[in-house]
Amino acid sequence: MVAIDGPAGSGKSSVSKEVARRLGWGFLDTGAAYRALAWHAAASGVDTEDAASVVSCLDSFDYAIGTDPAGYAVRVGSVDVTEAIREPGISAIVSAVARIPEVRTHLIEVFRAIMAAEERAGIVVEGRDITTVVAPDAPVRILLTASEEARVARRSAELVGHSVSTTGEQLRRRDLADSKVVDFMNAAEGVTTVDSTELDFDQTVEAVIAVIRDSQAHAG
Ligand SMILES: Nc1ncnc2c1ncn2[C@@H]1O[C@H](COP(=O)(O)OP(=O)(O)O)[C@@H](O)[C@H]1O
Ligand SMILES: Nc1ccn([C@@H]2O[C@H](COP(=O)(O)OP(=O)(O)O)[C@@H](O)[C@H]2O)c(=O)n1
Repeated sequence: MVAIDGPAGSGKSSVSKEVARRLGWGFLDTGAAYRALAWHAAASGVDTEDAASVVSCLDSFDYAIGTDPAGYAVRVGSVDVTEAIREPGISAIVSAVARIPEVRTHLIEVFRAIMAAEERAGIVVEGRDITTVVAPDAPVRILLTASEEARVARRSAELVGHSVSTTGEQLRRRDLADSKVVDFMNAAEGVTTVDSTELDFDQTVEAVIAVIRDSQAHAG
């Protein structure tokens, strides 16, 4: 298993997906679950700033996500929310949902169950606390970083029709809120940092695969 953490727009999801595809492994985007819960709470009409109300939505949170790196759907009940959870409206409320301890405990169990059920030879799991909390014993742990400027430019390129300054402002605000809950800006002991600021997408994928190969070589 490979655990990858890092700030918004560092390339965690796209790079992890490609690494998994090349290795023939599964891929798990943990941020999708926090986004889907934020979507579910909003769709249920609850105030996402009120922790108790969000926690009360956990019982009815029927979440499913695939682990095929070639394409996976995110579902809440029978609704396909794959696209909806990427909307800036969800990005704006997800940190408030993710900071609730009961939410984290619940979703960490969901992630561990998905990891245990993976049938491919391995799984690449990415998020904020995978290297430190969800899978601190993973044989390969990576912190994927990039300068704030590079991350804002990448996210802006995806969000056509939204201004760079608004996207940048939202990304900074979300990183600040998220970093109060888990530290994903500094590599924990034993975690290898890959800085993608000066690398293109392919070079970043190669750099991550090199870390994996290196650790496999050292494991004998
Ligand atoms: N090294 C890179 N150079 C240029 N663009 C990249 C690089 N890594 C990722 N990207 C692009 O940046 C965007 C954000 O990446 P994403 O995987 O969504 O980041 P995260 O999951 O960390 O938020 C995507 O459009 C992705 O294709
Ligand atoms: N392991 C994780 C993954 C995501 N999250 C939360 O979920 C949100 C969305 O994560 P994401 O990975 O989709 O965000 P991006 O970096 O892809 O924009 C983050 O802003 C965090 O609030 C978390 O708390 N812990």
